[in-house]
Amino acid sequence: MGEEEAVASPAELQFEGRLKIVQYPDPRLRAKNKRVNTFDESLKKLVDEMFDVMCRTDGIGLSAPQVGINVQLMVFNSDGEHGELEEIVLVNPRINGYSRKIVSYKEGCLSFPGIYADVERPDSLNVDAQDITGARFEVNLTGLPAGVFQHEYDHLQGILFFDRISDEVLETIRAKLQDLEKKYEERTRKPSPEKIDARMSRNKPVGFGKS
Ligand SMILES: CSCC[C@H](NC=O)C(=O)N[C@@H](C)C(=O)N[C@@H](CO)C(=O)O
Ligand SMILES: [Fe+2]
Repeated sequence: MGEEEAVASPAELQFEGRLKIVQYPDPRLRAKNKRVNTFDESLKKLVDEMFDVMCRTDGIGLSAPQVGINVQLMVFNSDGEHGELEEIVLVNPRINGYSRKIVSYKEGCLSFPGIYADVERPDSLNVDAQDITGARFEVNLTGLPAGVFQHEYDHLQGILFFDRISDEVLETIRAKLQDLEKKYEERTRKPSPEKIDARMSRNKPVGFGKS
C-alpha cells in the first residue's frame, strides 16, 4: 500500500500581504506538497493572487510552492475554445498516462530568473484533477499546455527543470545556478541547501513514469 498523503490544514492556505516568487535554492522548492481538501474563500484568494503574480512576472504557469505555499495547486493560461486565453486551475493533479512522442522546448522558470534550457518531455498526457470548487475532472493536454502542466507538476513533486536535463546542457547554465546559490547565501547568511556542483557527476536526468 502507498504512503498516505498529508493534507494541508486551512491555515496552511492562508498568507499575509503580497505573494513573492521563491527563488532557487530555497528549500521550499524541494519540500513535500500537501493535498488540498479545503475549497473555500482562502483557496480562491490564493488562486487569484497566484494569477496576479504570474502575470506581473511574465509567467505562463505557476505552482503554489513557488510562492512559498507547499500544497498541490497550480495555475496556468491556455487557449480556450474560441482562441481566447483561459485561466486553468488544477488542485491535487495526477497524471494517468503520457504519449510516446517526446518534444524538446526551451524552458525558463520563474524561480530561476533569466535562465533557460532545453528540456525533453512527452508531447501529450491525460490528467485527473480537482477544480477550485473541489469537483473532479479529466483533461487531455498537448503541445505548450502539456509542457507547462508538466513543468508545474514537477514543482509539486519537488522536481526542478534542471533535474531533467543532461550534464551537457546543465554545463551551459551551471555558472548562473551557482550565482543564485551565492545570492541565497548572502541574503540568508545560511549555506545553500543544495549545490549544483554536487549534481554534476550524476549523469542520468530524472525519468517519466507510466506511458
Ligand atoms: C514552459 S513551462 C514554463 C513555466 C514557468 N512557470 C513557472 O516557473 C514560467 O512561466 N516560466 C517563465 C519564465 C516563462 O516561460 N515565461 C515566458 C513568457 O514570458 C517566456 O517565454 O519566457
Ligand atoms: Fe518553474
